[in-house]
Amino acid sequence: MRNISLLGASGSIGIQTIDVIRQHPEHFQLVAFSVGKNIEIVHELLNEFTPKIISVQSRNDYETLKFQYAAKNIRFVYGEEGLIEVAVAQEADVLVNAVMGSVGLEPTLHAIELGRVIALANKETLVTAGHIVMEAAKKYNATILPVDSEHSAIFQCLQGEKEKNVQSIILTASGGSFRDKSREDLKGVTRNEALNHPNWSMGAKITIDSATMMNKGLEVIEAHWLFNTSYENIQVVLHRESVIHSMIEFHDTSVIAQLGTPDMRVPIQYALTFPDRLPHPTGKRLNFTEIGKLHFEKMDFNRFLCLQYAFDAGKAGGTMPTVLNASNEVAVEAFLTGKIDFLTIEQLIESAMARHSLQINPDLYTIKEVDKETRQFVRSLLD
Ligand SMILES: NC(=O)C1=CN([C@@H]2O[C@H](COP(=O)(O)OP(=O)(O)OC[C@H]3O[C@@H](n4cnc5c(N)ncnc54)[C@H](OP(=O)(O)O)[C@@H]3O)[C@@H](O)[C@H]2O)C=CC1
Ligand SMILES: CC(=O)[C@@H](O)[C@H](O)COP(=O)(O)O
Ligand SMILES: [Mn+2]
Repeated sequence: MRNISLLGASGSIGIQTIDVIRQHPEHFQLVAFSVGKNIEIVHELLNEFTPKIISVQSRNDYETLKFQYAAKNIRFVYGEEGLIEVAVAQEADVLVNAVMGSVGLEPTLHAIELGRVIALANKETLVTAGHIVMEAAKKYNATILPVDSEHSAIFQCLQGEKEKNVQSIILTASGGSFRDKSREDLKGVTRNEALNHPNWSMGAKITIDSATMMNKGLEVIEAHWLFNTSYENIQVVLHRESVIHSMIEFHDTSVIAQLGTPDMRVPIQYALTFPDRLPHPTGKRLNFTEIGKLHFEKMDFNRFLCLQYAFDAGKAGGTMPTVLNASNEVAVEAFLTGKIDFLTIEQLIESAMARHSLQINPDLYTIKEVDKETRQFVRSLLD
């Protein structure tokens, strides 16, 4: 039995994690979870599970829940401290971090300090402070298992292989909602069009990231840290079917790929069962004769500027990925709330990166300051 604490239980990955737990009650137990503002899901989960700790975003919701469930043996907590409490829940063997954004960084670091196993979906954690996270994981002997589909694919391809034999990582990109539109076409696109991903059903922020190609950019930086690979050895190829989730090329020219239908419950479950596997009773099997053909296209960095910005930020290192991530989080939020149009997302990120004075090897305090200051700068451009 693996006891699971889950950050972001009300989100797309969170709900699918609950599905995995539900499919294997003899293997997994939910012992702690967090939501943000979606309190309805707390009531639903309490009809089914018996967690010891629950975190919500606001103090108001915390007070209400504490009163409503006074008869139950549950500790309610709230805010960023609450996320940390869930992350370090004493009863948990594994933390699934499926919160959205760099708010996931400190809970991850606290779980790392306890030498925990962390199934990491929250890619912003590695983008904003990859060097701190990976160093801490080594120091405290914590295990970080990828949940992001591409990184899970790479991780699966690497099983039984030696790092020294890897030539390059090949990340596949679906191209997102606007893959067939020119930059000219992008001028008039709407929020709803952007949220219509061709292959995956995901949370709003990552779906917009996918449409700008920033998602792949964040994944390049995520891969750099998880697999200790230089940016020169990370390639991105446009693969519209999302059947190959990513590949590894070895020095001997051999390529190993991981394939499957687009279903995040597969990488989530793999992170929870690793090094073992369990069946996925409701999963759809790949039917190669139905698929017929798979397509691959060269990535156009002039069309997808955010991918170029992410490579630039990753190669610059230091505080630049923090600026990339923070400016992107604010810009995407502004697009989702109708304050800016789609192409302004890129412009805001470019402006934030252009004005930033790079600091090398930043500590956590510096990362937090740069994150805050970048958000303030981008918000000032929105006024
Ligand atoms: N969805 C997917 O298929 C994939 C997602 N990922 C990554 O996983 C992470 C989660 O993505 P996804 O599930 O799509 O996102 P969602 O937007 O669907 O869910 C985000 C979760 O985080 C919570 N949350 C957001 N902000 C805060 C906050 N300030 N404090 C506390 N809780 C907060 C939300 O709470 P609430 O809604 O209650 O307010 C929700 O539970 C992201 O980093 C994403 O890039 C990676 C690969 C695939
Ligand atoms: C499911 C998953 O891991 C997402 O990150 C997905 O990869 C998005 O697809 P694209 O960014 O390739 O459009
Ligand atoms: Mn992904």
